[in-house]
Amino acid sequence: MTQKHTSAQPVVHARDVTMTYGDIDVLHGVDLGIHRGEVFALLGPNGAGKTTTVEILEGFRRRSAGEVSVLGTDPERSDDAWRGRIGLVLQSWRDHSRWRVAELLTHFATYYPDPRDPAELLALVGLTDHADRQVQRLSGGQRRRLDVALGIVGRPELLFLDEPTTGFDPEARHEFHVLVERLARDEGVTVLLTTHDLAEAERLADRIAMLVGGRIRACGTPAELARRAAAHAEVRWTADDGTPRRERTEDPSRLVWELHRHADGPIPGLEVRRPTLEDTYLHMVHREADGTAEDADEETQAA
Ligand SMILES: Nc1ncnc2c1ncn2[C@@H]1O[C@H](COP(=O)(O)OP(=O)(O)OP(=O)(O)O)[C@@H](O)[C@H]1O
Repeated sequence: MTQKHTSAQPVVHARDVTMTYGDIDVLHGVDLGIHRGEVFALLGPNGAGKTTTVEILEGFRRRSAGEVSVLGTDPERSDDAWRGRIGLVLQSWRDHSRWRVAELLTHFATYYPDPRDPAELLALVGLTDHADRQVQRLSGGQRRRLDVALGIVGRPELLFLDEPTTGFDPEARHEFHVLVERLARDEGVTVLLTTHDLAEAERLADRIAMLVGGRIRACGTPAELARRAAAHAEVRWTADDGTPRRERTEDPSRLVWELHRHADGPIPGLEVRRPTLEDTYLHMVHREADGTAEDADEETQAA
C-alpha cells in the first residue's frame, strides 16, 4: 500500500454510470471517486463489468447513462492531449510481434512530449538483457513486463492496469508490486488496477471496490473491508435432523447461547468463524449468483 496524495478534485469521478449491451444491463449505476496518487483496485468475478467500466473511463466505450470525468475531461469528448496523460496496460498487445523490445519502446516513446528514457525503463522492468529480442520470442511474463513499460513510457498521470500480473512468477510479481508502489508514491501516478487476485489487491491498493453483477457491492481500504468482514461472524452447527447449518451474525455469542438454550446437550459441529476478506468477497459473489443480493447492500459504502 502506498501513501496517499489526495486532492480535492478526484482524478476519476463516475456517478450513476449504466451500460446496456442490446437489451442486457451490465452496469447498474456505478459510482467511483479516485484521488491523485491513489492505487485503486477494482475487483470482481468474470463478467462483473470491470472491463466495461474501465473501457468507459478510458474513452473506448460509450456509456448508456451517467456522469464521468477523468483528469477533468469527459472521456467521450477527449483529445490526443488527454490521451497522452493516461497509460494503458491492456490484456495483451497482439501486433508488433516482429519488433525488437528496445526498438518498440523507443518507437512508442516518440508519441509523447516527455517520454521516459527507453534504456532506463528497460532496467526498471527488468528487461535490459532482452532489449534486442523479438517481442514474439519473449515469455508470457517478459511480455507482460514489456506491456507495463509501454504503458508508462509517456509518464502518465493515470495508469490503467488490466490484470497486470497474469502469468508472472512470484519474483516478477513482487518486482511489479514494488514498481507500482514506486510510481504511486514517488511520482504521484494514480493507478486503477483490475484484478481477480484478492491478495494482490490487498497488497497494492489504497482502496478496493468490489464490483459484482454490475454494482459496487463494497468499497474501502483493505483494513476497513477486513474489519467489516470480521464484524459478521459465521456460526456453523449440525441441526437435530443432521443437516449442516450456518448463520452470519454480528452477535455470535447470543446465537450460541440461544442454540444452547434449546439443546438437550452439546451442540454437534458448533464452530464460530470470523470471516476473512476473501470469505466476504465469495459470499457476495455467491449471493449475486443465487439472486439473493439486495439493492441496498449493508456492506456497500459509496466509492
Ligand atoms: N461488446 C459486448 N456486447 C455484448 N455483451 C458484452 C460486450 N462486452 C461485454 N459484454 C457482457 O457484459 C458483461 C460484463 O463484461 P465485462 O467484460 O465488462 O466483465 P469483466 O468483469 O471484465 O469480466 P472478466 O473478469 O471475465 O474480464 C458480460 O456478461 C459480458 O458478456
